[in-house]
Amino acid sequence: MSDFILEARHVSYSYGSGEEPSLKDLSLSIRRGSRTAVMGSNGSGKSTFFLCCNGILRPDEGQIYYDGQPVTYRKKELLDLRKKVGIVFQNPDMQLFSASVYQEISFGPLNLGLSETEAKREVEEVIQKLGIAPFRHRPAHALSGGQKKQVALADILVMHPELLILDEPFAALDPSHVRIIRDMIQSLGEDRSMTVVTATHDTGFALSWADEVILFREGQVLAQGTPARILTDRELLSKTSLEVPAVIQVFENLQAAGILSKGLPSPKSFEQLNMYIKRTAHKENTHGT
Ligand SMILES: Nc1ncnc2c1ncn2[C@@H]1O[C@H](COP(=O)(O)OP(=O)(O)OP(=O)(O)O)[C@@H](O)[C@H]1O
Repeated sequence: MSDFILEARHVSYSYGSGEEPSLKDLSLSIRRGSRTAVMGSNGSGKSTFFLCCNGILRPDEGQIYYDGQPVTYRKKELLDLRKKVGIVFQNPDMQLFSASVYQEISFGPLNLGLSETEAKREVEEVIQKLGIAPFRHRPAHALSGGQKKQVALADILVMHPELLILDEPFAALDPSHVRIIRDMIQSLGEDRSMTVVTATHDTGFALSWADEVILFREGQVLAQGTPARILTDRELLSKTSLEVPAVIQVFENLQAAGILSKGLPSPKSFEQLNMYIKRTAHKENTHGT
């Protein structure tokens, strides 16, 4: 088993002859069991890359490797690859077709040849896990955007993918649904049995969630590294549409004002920053008395 679940080497892809390539000599690797945030401006090639990951698109040049083996695009192997690589699309309407939420989620397991009883058990488990029981009998087209996202995620999770790709899961959601989907993603693959890749513009989320950040720009990888390195690099971020996470900005202001020590590592979240502030205040109170 390879350490890298997926690698792209020198991948280029154009949607049509004579069109500007959407991916240009793109190379990257995704470690098995990791959480990776793929970030970059609109149109930088994130979705195109994802479609290459499960063989929906075939690179014009270069090669995708899954578990160390080159993807061959033979029918049987492609079907196998699509069982292992699940993509939750940015627009859930691209994914949901069935008469009811329950039927929608059971379609995949039944199609794989599971019995009605086995499929029911799998579907019930995912329905409970994602808290979507209240709308299980409703038609997918009658759900809100946030509910559709939850069902689209259930649709893929029920297939137990090894590599789960979430394409902008927070797009067009209100804050309460952002929280629901965010909590779901936080809990996914906690035991690291599933590799999760998320395209997002939310640098605060990427900082707290990801092990690795990959920055895309104009169909290429601009940088790949830890969130603490990539998301604090203003010069790098200025080449994309991204901003330094709010928690880092507040942290740096507190350091500049002499309130927090310069030696502290960058916090991953506001909870961690609050802890720094409380500890510093406690030390000062102790020394002051
Ligand atoms: N079906 C398509 N036909 C033609 N061109 C396309 C198609 N899909 C995407 N493109 C083009 O490919 C380039 C990369 O688009 P892509 O959707 O991969 O970027 P993205 O980083 O996912 O963007 P976003 O953040 O807006 O989702 C863009 O120039 C886009 O216009």
